[in-house]
Amino acid sequence: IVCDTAKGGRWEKYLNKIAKATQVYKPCSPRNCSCHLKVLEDDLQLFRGGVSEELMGESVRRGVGTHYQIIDHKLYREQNCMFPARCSGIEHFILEVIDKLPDMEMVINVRDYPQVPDWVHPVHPVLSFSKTADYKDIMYPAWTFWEGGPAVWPIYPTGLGRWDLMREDLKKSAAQWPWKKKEPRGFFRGSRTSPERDPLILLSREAPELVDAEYTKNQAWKSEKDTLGKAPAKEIPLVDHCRYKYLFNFRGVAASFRFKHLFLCGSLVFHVGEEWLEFFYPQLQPWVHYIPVKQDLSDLRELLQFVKENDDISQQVAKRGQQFILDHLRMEDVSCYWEKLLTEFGRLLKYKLKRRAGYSQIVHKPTRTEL
Ligand SMILES: O=c1ccn([C@@H]2O[C@H](COP(=O)(O)OP(=O)(O)O[C@H]3O[C@H](CO)[C@@H](O)[C@H](O)[C@H]3O)[C@@H](O)[C@H]2O)c(=O)[nH]1
Repeated sequence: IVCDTAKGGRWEKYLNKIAKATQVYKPCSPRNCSCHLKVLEDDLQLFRGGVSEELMGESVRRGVGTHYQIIDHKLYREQNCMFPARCSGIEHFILEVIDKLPDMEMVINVRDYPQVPDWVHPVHPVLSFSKTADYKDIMYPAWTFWEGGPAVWPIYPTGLGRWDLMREDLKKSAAQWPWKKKEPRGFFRGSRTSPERDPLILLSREAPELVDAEYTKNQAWKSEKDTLGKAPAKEIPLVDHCRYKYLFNFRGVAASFRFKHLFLCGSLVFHVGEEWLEFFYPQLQPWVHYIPVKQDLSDLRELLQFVKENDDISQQVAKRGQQFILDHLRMEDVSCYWEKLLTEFGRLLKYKLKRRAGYSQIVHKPTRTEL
């Protein structure tokens, strides 16, 4: 990276971070979702001695997730699923690869929040879509890659899903909004699932020329208190986020599904806080693929100024982020991760599986497009 010396002085700190991070970054191979496999290895590390029948039995008894069994390439589930659309989103991926899977069973948490804090022993094997370093859950690709994501009225009335179709829509929108045409402002729309988002909304009220950020309603909305003292804003579909140069991602209850979408706009992603993860986050690197922002947003004004004054370098970061998601978070990478995860996890079970009574067999449901 060649930096202009006049600007170099003021922005050296950030320019160096970008230069260093891009220098050490090793792009990974797009073959067989190998890019993400280190995450799987790390998550399963704790169980490398094997999972006993008692330990699994306790995971099931704790009721922190939905219990699934795979026997003779058939999928069975306990009757209850707290969020049927989420279970359905997960089952889509399991059924895709079921012919390759061994007999096995697992507990899949379909709540937002992880369930295995690291201070509780023994550590129970539970699959969750998101966690922080304080949790020992095993991460799986969230249901929303297929279906069961948050229903946002009127833009996603049946719930955010179908990552395959979303990718195509976002690619089209990115083509309509090339870097030079994008408005050089920050943009955020979403609900107040975490007050960590408040400083951005407040900055937008104070300096709308820098950021356009507003709270929308979610299903839990009761009063204007839930939108920080103002009426809820109109919902804006993710494809329409592409007209802005700088897009914000925050944790919500756990990680937010929006992260992956933002990159495909070809806009520069500002990722606030590093704590909350999904399975593909660790391969995305700060300063290489996105701009990291402190959780309290104390460095945000400065960062916005930096990216505006270093437009070409910012565009390069945006491009690398976009390319990463295009190359390494395809639907086939998601399916591949599911397959590897279940195959590896299945190998850890040290006992002969017994089919539980009263469970239903889950069969492939045709999608709307297949009907
Ligand atoms: O005007 C809007 C409002 C929302 N969204 C999208 O809708 C989704 C939901 O947004 P938001 O209401 O802000 O919820 P999040 O905090 O992103 O997600 C919550 O909901 C998820 C699943 O229900 C959980 O997994 C998260 O942890 C939880 O924080 C996100 O992808 C947004 O990008 C838009 O595209 N435009």
